[in-house]
Amino acid sequence: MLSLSSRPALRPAARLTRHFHRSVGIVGMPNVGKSTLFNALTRTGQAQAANYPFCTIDPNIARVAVPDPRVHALAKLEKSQKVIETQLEFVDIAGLVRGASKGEGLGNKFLDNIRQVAVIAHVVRCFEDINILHVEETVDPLRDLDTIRTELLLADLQTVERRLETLKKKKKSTEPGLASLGIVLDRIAPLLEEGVSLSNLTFDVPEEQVQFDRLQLLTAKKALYLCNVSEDDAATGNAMTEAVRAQVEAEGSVCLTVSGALEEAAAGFEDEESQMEYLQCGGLSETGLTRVIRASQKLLQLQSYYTVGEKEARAWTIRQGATAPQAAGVIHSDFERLFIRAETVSFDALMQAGSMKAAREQGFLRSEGKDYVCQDGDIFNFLVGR
Ligand SMILES: Nc1ncnc2c1ncn2[C@@H]1O[C@H](COP(=O)(O)OP(=O)(O)OP(=O)(O)O)[C@@H](O)[C@H]1O
Ligand SMILES: [Mg+2]
Repeated sequence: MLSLSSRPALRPAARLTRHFHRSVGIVGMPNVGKSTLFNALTRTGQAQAANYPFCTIDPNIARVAVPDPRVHALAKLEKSQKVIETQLEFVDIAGLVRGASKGEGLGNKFLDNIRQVAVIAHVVRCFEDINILHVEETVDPLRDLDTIRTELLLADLQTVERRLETLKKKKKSTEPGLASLGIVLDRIAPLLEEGVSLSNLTFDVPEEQVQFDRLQLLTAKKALYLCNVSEDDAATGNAMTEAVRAQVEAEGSVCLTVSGALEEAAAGFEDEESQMEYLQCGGLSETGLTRVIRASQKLLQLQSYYTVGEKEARAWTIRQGATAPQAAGVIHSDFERLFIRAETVSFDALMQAGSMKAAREQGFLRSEGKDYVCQDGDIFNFLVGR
């Protein structure tokens, strides 16, 4: 068995919350390759983000640029001096063991770290190597998945039971929201007791949905599964990845095969070209990072809009369905309140026109008000004022 006591404590979770809606937490059993993947992925991210200072906030947290050919095309078109891609935050969470919800291993501390992220990337070990210890002694990804999910379920059950207790004590309180919270807790407690994860649960009453979201339950989070395979299996996967894929895809989740070993070796090359050559030798056409980012963005239901000028071309991230003022609010929180209108053109129309000036002359630029729902790839100029 591995000793878990000497592992470094994780940083306080408070600083994660700013980017909560754009963070991916790497979760799994101890020693399955989480840190290897985290390091490799965020290092290839560093090479890709040549024009953006790589931001390591902590060894356990890193931001990587979201690869985006559109922002580069815009910069080329308008001869912008700088390109700024949008970023996604990765958090390397320490290993979870059986009994974590009861304090085993580093216990609840990990679970709290997981609470802070928007997407859980479950790493499951799908490589054999007698030199690499497994805390359960054998390599069995389905068993590992079951262990992790059980711990997340038990942690949620504890949260719900605690909240039900507090609610009982506040029986006579007129505090707003308590009635909705009660309805939510009564609905989810039996589900958790039956071992049902809450990932597909929604509430028709908006106030109940708000209360449910506030609980930040672990099994309600979007999840994707990363099967960590040996370098040889990077392109093809293996029987273990197939078993994991069959199980998680049946639940409607996304499963990717990545090789920590291959990604780590590729990340060892300084430049992107050599990284790609190495990956191609392993039968891959893109980095694991690109695939993980794409899957995460999709799960998070995010989309991009752009601002472009002589100084910089920049990509911004918003939720699908965001309005123009909400998009402006991403640049500066005051802009949402001070929004007057937006001048906008789609990426395709701008490319067709050949420049902002030409787009304006040809009437491609539209003026949109407060109710405009942003489309993926909009280029914006916001008019704000008091
Ligand atoms: N795809 C792979 N093939 C072979 N070995 C791998 C692979 N991925 C990771 N390893 C090896 O497995 C060991 C454990 O990796 P790592 O430290 O990344 O695990 P971890 O999940 O972060 O562990 P912990 O929970 O202890 O933080 C390392 O020796 C690493 O080199
Ligand atoms: Mg680790």
